[in-house]
Amino acid sequence: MLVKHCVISALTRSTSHSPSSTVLRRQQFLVRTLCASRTHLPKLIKAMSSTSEADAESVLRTVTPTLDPKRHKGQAGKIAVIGGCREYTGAPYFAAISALRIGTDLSHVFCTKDAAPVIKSYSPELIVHPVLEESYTISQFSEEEKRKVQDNVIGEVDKWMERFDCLVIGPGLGRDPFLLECVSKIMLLAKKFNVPFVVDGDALFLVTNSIDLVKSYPLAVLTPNVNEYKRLVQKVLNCEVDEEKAEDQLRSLAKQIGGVTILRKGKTDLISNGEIVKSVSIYGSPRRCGGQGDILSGSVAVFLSWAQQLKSGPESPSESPAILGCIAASGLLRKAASLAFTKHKRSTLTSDIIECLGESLEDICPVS
Ligand SMILES: NC(=O)C1=CN([C@@H]2O[C@H](COP(=O)(O)OP(=O)(O)OC[C@H]3O[C@@H](n4cnc5c(N)ncnc54)[C@H](O)[C@@H]3O)[C@@H](O)[C@H]2O)[C@@H](O)CC1
Ligand SMILES: Nc1ncnc2c1ncn2[C@@H]1O[C@H](COP(=O)(O)OP(=O)(O)OP(=O)(O)O)[C@@H](O)[C@H]1O
Ligand SMILES: [Mg+2]
Repeated sequence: MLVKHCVISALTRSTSHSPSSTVLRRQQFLVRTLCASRTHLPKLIKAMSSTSEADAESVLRTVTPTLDPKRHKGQAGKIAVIGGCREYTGAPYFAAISALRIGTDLSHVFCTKDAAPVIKSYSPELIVHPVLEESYTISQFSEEEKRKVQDNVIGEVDKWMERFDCLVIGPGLGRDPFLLECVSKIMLLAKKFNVPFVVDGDALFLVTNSIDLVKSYPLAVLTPNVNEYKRLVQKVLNCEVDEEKAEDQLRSLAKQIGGVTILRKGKTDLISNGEIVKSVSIYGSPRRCGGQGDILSGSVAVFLSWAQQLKSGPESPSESPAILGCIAASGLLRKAASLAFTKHKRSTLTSDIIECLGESLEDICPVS
């Protein structure tokens, strides 16, 4: 009886802060089945520990570097966002400025020529490269001229690639076929230099249709929202999203894509690399204004690159930098969203959440 009681309370804690009645029913069924035979207890304990609520605040404290006066510009990170086109200029800006607000030293944006002046006008802090091309600007070109344009685009990114600690590919990229073809080549380039990348927004559309671009690249992190996740599951697992088996399905998806890390965004953020599944369900806000995913992708890039620096140190954590980066980013975004909502209620905008990133991080890891 005591064992059963402990198991139920541990399972309740391990899945979510407020498990739905369906989840509770499933847990109780599992407990009844497994308690019938004590020989299954070790399996149960393993299952409990494989999907658990991450201690996001503790991860944030572990990965966030101290502000050491001996460090020079660039050591706290150099991030590049690949995104921004005629329609979308907000998304790459949100991702890039969030990275700076969290503490990266340099934040670049590689966008189309039309989007560049607009993004530059939002902030002088960002380094903006007007290098991407959309089909409409080259519609009169011959095939050979188009190939030359593509080579130029790749050449412009190539010059910088080695300097970046992480890329965020996709916020506000759009779905122009010529532009997406260039972005596939940028992904190949990043892999050649072992630069980690976060795949978000329209780059997830690209990757869903060409899964080999990320398959088995351990430094790839995918951050799908509800629609993007649905399309990934349909394409890769050939089935529909099953909320009853959310954790197992996410684990299978990440495994099937060769162990990439996936952060499935939603009421609870779920993170898996095909082995473990972690959840982050703290704080948050009921406001669902567009752009919060862009803050998240920029944040994952920063925390991932900081976690990678720890990997080479003496107190290297056991989890991968990609998993740690996702947990830290999700925890911080939710805390900042909660703080912004307290201040602005229904009128909370993505920029208000970005304003709260610094205060939220300071609350967890004070500068001194
Ligand atoms: N201020 C900005 O510039 C912003 C730009 N954004 C960019 O906008 C682009 C599109 O991102 P979204 O998050 O909107 O992409 P989604 O694919 O989630 O959604 C696109 C639109 O189509 C609808 N839709 C998509 N699939 C659907 C389906 N199966 N059934 C029903 N409706 C469906 C959605 O409701 C949404 O309105 C990305 O490049 C993204 O980065 C967003 O990040 C939001 C902010
Ligand atoms: N229902 C929800 N309740 C609480 N938090 C949520 C909910 N849905 C999403 N979030 C939070 O908002 C973050 C962004 O998720 P969202 O689904 O809005 O991304 P997105 O659609 O890609 O955003 P964007 O508009 O930037 O493209 C998630 O990481 C999560 O923490
Ligand atoms: Mg998005």
